[in-house]
Amino acid sequence: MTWLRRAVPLRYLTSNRRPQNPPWMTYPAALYSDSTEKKGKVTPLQVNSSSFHFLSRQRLSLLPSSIDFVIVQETRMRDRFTLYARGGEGGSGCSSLRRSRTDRFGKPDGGNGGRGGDVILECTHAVWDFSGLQPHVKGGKAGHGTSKNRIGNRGEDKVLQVPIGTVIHLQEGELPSQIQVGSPKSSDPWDLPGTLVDDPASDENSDVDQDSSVESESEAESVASALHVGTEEETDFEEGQVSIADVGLVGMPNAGKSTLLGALSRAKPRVGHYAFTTLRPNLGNVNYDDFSVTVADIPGLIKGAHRNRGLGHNFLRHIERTKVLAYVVDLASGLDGCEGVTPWQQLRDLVMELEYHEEGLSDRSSLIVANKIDEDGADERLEELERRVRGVRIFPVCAVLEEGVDELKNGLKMLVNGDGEGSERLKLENISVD
Ligand SMILES: Nc1nc2c(ncn2[C@@H]2O[C@H](COP(=O)(O)OP(=O)(O)OP(=O)(O)O)[C@@H](O)[C@H]2O)c(=O)[nH]1
Repeated sequence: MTWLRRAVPLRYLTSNRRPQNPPWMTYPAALYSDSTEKKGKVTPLQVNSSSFHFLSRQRLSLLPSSIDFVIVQETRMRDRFTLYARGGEGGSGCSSLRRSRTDRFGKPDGGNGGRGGDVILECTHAVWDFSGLQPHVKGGKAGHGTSKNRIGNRGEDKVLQVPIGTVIHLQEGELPSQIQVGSPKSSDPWDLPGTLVDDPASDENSDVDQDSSVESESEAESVASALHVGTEEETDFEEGQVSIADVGLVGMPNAGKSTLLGALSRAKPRVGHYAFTTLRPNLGNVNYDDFSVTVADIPGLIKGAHRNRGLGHNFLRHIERTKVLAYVVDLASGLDGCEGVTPWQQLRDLVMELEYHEEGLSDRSSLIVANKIDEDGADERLEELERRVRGVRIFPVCAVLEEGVDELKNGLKMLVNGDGEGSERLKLENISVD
């Protein structure tokens, strides 16, 4: 334990203003000594901690003007601290069967429990000792999984601020699993680092945007790798690898791309009912009698992705390295008076984002997967989609129940082989929106 004497200018004590913390850092070292020698013009008042308590404001105001500083108290600086930290409890998985008119027995569709929150020590200039810390800290509890393969919410992280230069000695328990450079706040999927505000004015400031995207891309990589939890059957890929997949599943967040990859192949990517569950592409193999096709579940694209909104640059780059495209749209989006983008508008936005990112990027064999056909009102939506979009084939699918998946597999095979109709491209002029 270190004892520090705080020297505070007299004017702070005789007025109602509180001294800035920590005041002792800014004053001459001579003031920390009890010695009266070599003080120059400054004559410190000799008080100890007990006599200070009897020094009233009235007496302070009567002190001679030759006194500039007063040693007002002794402060304990906590430079050692024992912290008992525990990660939050994970949520329970859900046991659920999803039945439909065509499937009386149903298929399992219970989601996994969410991940418990972490305890994170953040080094910052804002604190200079450990006096603000609680000795026992626990990460937030995660939510339970629910039906429709929804994983539970992630537990809340507890972020503790510690001074820069803090050294951690593990006394008992497990080593911290992760050391991350950068702000821990950036691990929140809704607060992605490097995302640009969707501000029309920012187009005019394109120089600024480009600069910030360089910085954000590298940060995005580190965040993505920190967040990604791989499973045995899913594979992720890195920059620099060649020719990565035959089919790229392209769609907006929450369209059901990961669920679809799971239905098409044996991959088991993470599925969540919130946007940006997927931060790195997942790969799966679709097997046919004679050959197999690799499908990549590309993280969701949002409007403005070409300006790196929602880590768009990172995700769009993966599309460059796929042979053909399967646009996945959510038929149920915007139904029942909920907010959402119509399937034809989703398609238009996606094609535009691809083209803005790189001219000709959408100019490759494509098909459309009209997902969530099981939802109320989706049949009518499908009919309208077929009226509004021409030139490419549309496959109605319920990825959760794996309905329509066999037809889609045949369609993908034709697309990759370039057989017959399987070489159609989705063109902007063939999508009609209001
Ligand atoms: N009703 C219904 N829900 C579905 C279907 N397919 C997926 N979902 C649900 O839609 C939500 C999003 O599914 P994901 O597979 O994570 O979507 P994604 O497109 O990969 O999302 P991002 O990772 O954000 O890009 C989940 O809650 C799924 O259970 C479907 O066919 N029918």
